[in-house]
Amino acid sequence: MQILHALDPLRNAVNALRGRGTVALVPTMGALHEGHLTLVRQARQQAESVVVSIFVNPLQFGANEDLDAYPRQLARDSALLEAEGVDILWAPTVDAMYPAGFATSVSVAGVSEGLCGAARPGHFDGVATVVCKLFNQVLPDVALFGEKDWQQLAVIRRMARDLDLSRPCASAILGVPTVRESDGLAMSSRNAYLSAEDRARAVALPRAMKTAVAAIEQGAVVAEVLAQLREDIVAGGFLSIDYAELRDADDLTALSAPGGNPMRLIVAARIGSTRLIDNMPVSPPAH
Ligand SMILES: Nc1ncnc2c1ncn2[C@@H]1O[C@H](COP(=O)(O)OP(=O)(O)OP(=O)(O)O)[C@@H](O)[C@H]1O
Ligand SMILES: CC(C)(CO)[C@@H](O)C(=O)[O-]
Ligand code: BAL
Repeated sequence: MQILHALDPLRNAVNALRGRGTVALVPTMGALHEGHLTLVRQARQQAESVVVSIFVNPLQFGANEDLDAYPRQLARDSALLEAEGVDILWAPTVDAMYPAGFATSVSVAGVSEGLCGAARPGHFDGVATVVCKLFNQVLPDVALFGEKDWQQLAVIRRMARDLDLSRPCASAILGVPTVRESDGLAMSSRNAYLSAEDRARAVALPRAMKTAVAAIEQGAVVAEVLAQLREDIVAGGFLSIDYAELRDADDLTALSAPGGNPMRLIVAARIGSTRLIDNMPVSPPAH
């Protein structure tokens, strides 16, 4: 596995891989866990070569967020990726990604607004900008993202369509189902921030969500289900809820009743000083 920190060597190395066939990209911020490694394994099934990027992107962190505290574990991460047979680890420096004078931003209206976009102003501009750059740097045939970050996936799909990004085209952006701990908590690098007590309590989030999904699928009134969901999450030990909503799975419009299209229950809540997100698919009631 080649570990590269600057753009020219990255481009040369990817060109050499392209001579051997298709290339998949898995963008990450590092501190890898089984969720990331599942993306990497799926990437290996999609293409002959795999590039993983690790970049803690300053543009997507707000002034009072955890940019400095975000775990950075490049030596450990690179050993894990080497063992998975990854071809290139692209770990640009902040200067390589944003050279002096950098002045461009990619902003996706609509799907970026509300939910995490409201709770983290500017976050999705930062995500769209860096992912657009990563696509242009690597020119992958396919790129893989986790469904855990459902809104992020919708933003990236919209951006790829709108900007005619030829590689990967929107249909070659693959979402990978959320990988969970054995108790149901979605794996996340930020779970490492949780105290032992909060880690034990955090299971209340997926549990309450599963109950809410079942209630909606059985025809319960959505507003009542969401109110109960909020109560259950707070009773489980969460301090506050940023949002708990039923949304159209694709364009993320808010739903007060189930429609015919795929739906998603989507939640962000704070436990201790940690903000956790999760989402689950919801089927229309059977009747
Ligand atoms: N549990 C998971 N299952 C599937 N994919 C995941 C999971 N966690 C993260 N991913 C995906 O891995 C990619 C890189 O995510 P990132 O490095 O931000 O990790 P993270 O665990 O989501 O970190 P954070 O704590 O910052 O949310 C994203 O596409 C993300 O959706
Ligand atoms: C897609 C991403 C790598 C962009 O920085 C990040 O938002 C993440 O890890 O989900
Ligand atoms: N996993 C999404 C990246 C972020 O929270 O900044």
